[in-house]
Amino acid sequence: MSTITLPPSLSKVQITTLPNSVYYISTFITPLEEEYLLNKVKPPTFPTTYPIQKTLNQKPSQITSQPLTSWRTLIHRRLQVYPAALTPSGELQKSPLPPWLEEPLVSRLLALPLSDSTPASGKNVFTDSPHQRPNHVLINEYPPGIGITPHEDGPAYFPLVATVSLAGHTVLDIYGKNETTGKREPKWRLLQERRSLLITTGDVYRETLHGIGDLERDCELTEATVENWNLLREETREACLTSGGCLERKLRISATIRDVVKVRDYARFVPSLGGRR
Ligand SMILES: O=C(O)CCC(=O)C(=O)O
Ligand SMILES: [Fe+2]
Repeated sequence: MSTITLPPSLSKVQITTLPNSVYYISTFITPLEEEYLLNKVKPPTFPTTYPIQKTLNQKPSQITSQPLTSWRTLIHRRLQVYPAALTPSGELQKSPLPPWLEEPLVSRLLALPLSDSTPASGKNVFTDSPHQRPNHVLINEYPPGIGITPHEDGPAYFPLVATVSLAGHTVLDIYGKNETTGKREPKWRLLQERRSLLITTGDVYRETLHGIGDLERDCELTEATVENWNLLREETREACLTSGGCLERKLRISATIRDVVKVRDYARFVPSLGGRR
């Protein structure tokens, strides 16, 4: 079984050419864990599987139990939201994340020390967030040729996003917020390998936009153009070098993990759900 070696602290994997603070871990999960997660988010292979499992009252294995509606189809992309979509005012209804997201993703994320100087205090990237842990995960699916328009993630979240890439790589383009003249070009590019973790926080979270081009292949992937080049897996750098700097996109699934600031515990207001009277 393959294992992974995580860095002793995030300070070792900070992308130092970017403003504070962006971290990249090329191998955050094993191939087996990647397969497990992909099976969890897949729609059922056979649409009949879900009702049959319900009838048998089995504890559903997530791969076959996703109701068809669990994927929301956007114009070009599909999306799943755990534990639930935010209300129009940006609130989350209190509810746990599914166990398959807690383990291995959330627990591993929380176990990563932020810096070498703070292992004793056990500080991690969520220590200063309102709930000291993530409470929300978006799963996005990107076929080759499909990206996401430059945007910022907005004030509903604590300003930190942890992104795990599954099945395929992508290139994240980061733009300055106030670049209005001429054709908008990314200020920085990050290559996100499959099984990697990217953590974006601080000034980059607050002061920039991020997007993914609608491309079937990413080109000009070199040490000079990719900010996290030195943190990539050796095999990925080799692949870029031998292919003239281009990588073909495959279907990619991402999990973006965040802490929603406003959480409402509806059970507290509804006595029949066990709340206060
Ligand atoms: O899929 C990604 O890596 C980025 C997704 C994203 O920017 C978002 O969900 O806000
Ligand atoms: Fe985003």
